[in-house]
Amino acid sequence: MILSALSSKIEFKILDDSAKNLRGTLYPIYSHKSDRRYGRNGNTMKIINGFDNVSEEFKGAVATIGNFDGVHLGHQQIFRKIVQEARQYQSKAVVITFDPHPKSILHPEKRPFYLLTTVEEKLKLIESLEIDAVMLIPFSLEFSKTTAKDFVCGILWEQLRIRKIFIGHDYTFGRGKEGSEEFLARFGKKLGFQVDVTNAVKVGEIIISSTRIRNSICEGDVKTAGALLGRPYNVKGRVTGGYQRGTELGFPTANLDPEKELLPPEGVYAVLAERMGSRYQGVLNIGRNPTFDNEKQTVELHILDFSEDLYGEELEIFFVDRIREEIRFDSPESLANQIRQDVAQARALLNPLFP
Ligand SMILES: Cc1cc2nc3c(=O)[nH]c(=O)nc-3n(C[C@H](O)[C@H](O)[C@H](O)COP(=O)(O)O)c2cc1C
Ligand SMILES: Nc1ncnc2c1ncn2[C@@H]1O[C@H](COP(=O)(O)OP(=O)(O)O)[C@@H](O)[C@H]1O
Repeated sequence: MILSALSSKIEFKILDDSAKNLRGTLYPIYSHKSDRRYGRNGNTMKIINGFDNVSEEFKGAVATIGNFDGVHLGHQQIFRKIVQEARQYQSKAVVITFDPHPKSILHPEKRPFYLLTTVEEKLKLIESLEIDAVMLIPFSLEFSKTTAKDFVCGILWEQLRIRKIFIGHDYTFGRGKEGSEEFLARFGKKLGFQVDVTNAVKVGEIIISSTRIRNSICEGDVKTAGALLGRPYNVKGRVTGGYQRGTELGFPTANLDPEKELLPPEGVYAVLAERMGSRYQGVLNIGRNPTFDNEKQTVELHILDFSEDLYGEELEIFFVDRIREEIRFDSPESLANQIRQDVAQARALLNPLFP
């Protein structure tokens, strides 16, 4: 199964099968024109900032708790479960999550720790999965001292009066990570809520996790990252000026200033670019242009079959596959020849997936 699952065609079929009704809304890329109206029937997801004074409408919630960086296929499965369960009992599906990411507060020495999704992206993705509310808890050193018991009694029970909580197979919470499946089950029995643990979701033989996806991206394996995320890894960036050589080469490039720090390693990639609601195929180079001895690393996008001015615009890049390493060429002509081949390869990779 693994090879077929990771082959590019089937990889997106996985998304089709597991998230049929999400096409077009899971992420803008799946509709040609992006549809940024999220939520059901015009109802938008509510953000509960902090954990005090939760309004009556969310009492009796079916909830889940986690960091959910990336909102990958494993997270999506938990979200689908809570939505299904909440609809069945006419209660609300609530996701409890933290900002900033606890690791960045608890282990700042382990920097660089780069996230797959910004908090805005995370909220948008969660909303597209029809969740009713996100409780966004500001994570601080002080909050990290909350005991698992206080968390369960004060937030899950007093504030949300949960009907049921779903957690992932390896989730722990509260001071010293004492909050576990057993811990929740014990309190659930006492207080009157149920606990459900979702087994590890796999793609082929790979157990999906945010760490695994981050590692794939760092290795340049954006294809596996996409298979585990359920969509290609994305980065937004504003177009800045370069050295004005691209047009001369026959391949003008939009130099991007990426919003996120997590980028694949230097090299050439087949990408999609979204600009003002429309999607384009492209080739993207991350590197130092050794042919021209640049010092600074640049991220440059050449959009196929396109010739408008992009300066100052914001583009969103979706990394679909890696093509090759960046290399030094003897002349601009040989570089241009290679880029021509890169473009052909990108078309062959992208056409079947995103015609
Ligand atoms: C698809 C693609 C592949 C590239 N590959 C290389 C490469 O292997 N080696 C290199 O020196 N530059 C490479 N470049 C970068 C070009 O040198 C660069 O686009 C050109 O110098 C224009 O730079 P400018 O936009 O700053 O003017 C590549 C660019 C693109 C779009
Ligand atoms: N197909 C295209 N892909 C990317 N940028 C393009 C394309 N066509 C035109 N452009 C425009 O050309 C500019 C890049 O030209 P280029 O000669 O490479 O100069 P720069 O050094 O500023 O990147 C881009 O910023 C964009 O405004």
